[in-house]
Amino acid sequence: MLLNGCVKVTATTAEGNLALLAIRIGGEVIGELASLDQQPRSATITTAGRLAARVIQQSDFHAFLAAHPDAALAISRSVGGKLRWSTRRRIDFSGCETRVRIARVLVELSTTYGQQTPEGLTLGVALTQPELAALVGAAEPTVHKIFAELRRLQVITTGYRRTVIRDQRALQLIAGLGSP
Ligand SMILES: Nc1ncnc2c1ncn2[C@@H]1O[C@@H]2COP(=O)(O)O[C@H]2[C@H]1O
Repeated sequence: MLLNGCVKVTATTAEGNLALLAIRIGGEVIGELASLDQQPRSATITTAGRLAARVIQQSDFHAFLAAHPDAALAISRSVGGKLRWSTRRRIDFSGCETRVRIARVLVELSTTYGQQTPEGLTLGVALTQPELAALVGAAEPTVHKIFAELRRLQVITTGYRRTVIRDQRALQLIAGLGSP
């Protein structure tokens, strides 16, 4: 159970590239799949910065779900949401250029966690650029350069641990998620 912080969920593709499957934040459960189906881990979880989490032993997890059907339903919903998201985005993330990957991460985070403010849509997670670089799997200087370009194009504004999307449509186009 993630209490605070942010992790990336990755897996290695057949070509040996690292694919970013998802980003999870505080309040979400990770590592539940292997516990539920008794299979090997389906992905690798890597922290992006400091993290607080609670480890729940498999026996406790199962006992809790058996005693609390509402919790079992919530876990089912969460697993379903992950499957739905993966199905929707069947994109070879790792094959895209860094600019596209950054735009996709920004779209993904802001869609899932963002809040609308007078300045624009916030990212909803407090990430530094090095953390974002880790999430995207890109070198920090490259991420700095692309952020500078996105700022110049007035697509985003940034502050310390704060990114605001000023032009969602433009960001979606850069991410290759919308038609021109
Ligand atoms: N496509 C995905 N989207 C979100 N989370 C995932 C995805 N695939 C795997 N995970 C998480 O990553 C964890 C890796 O360990 P588990 O397989 O135990 O449980 C997995 C899920 O919690």
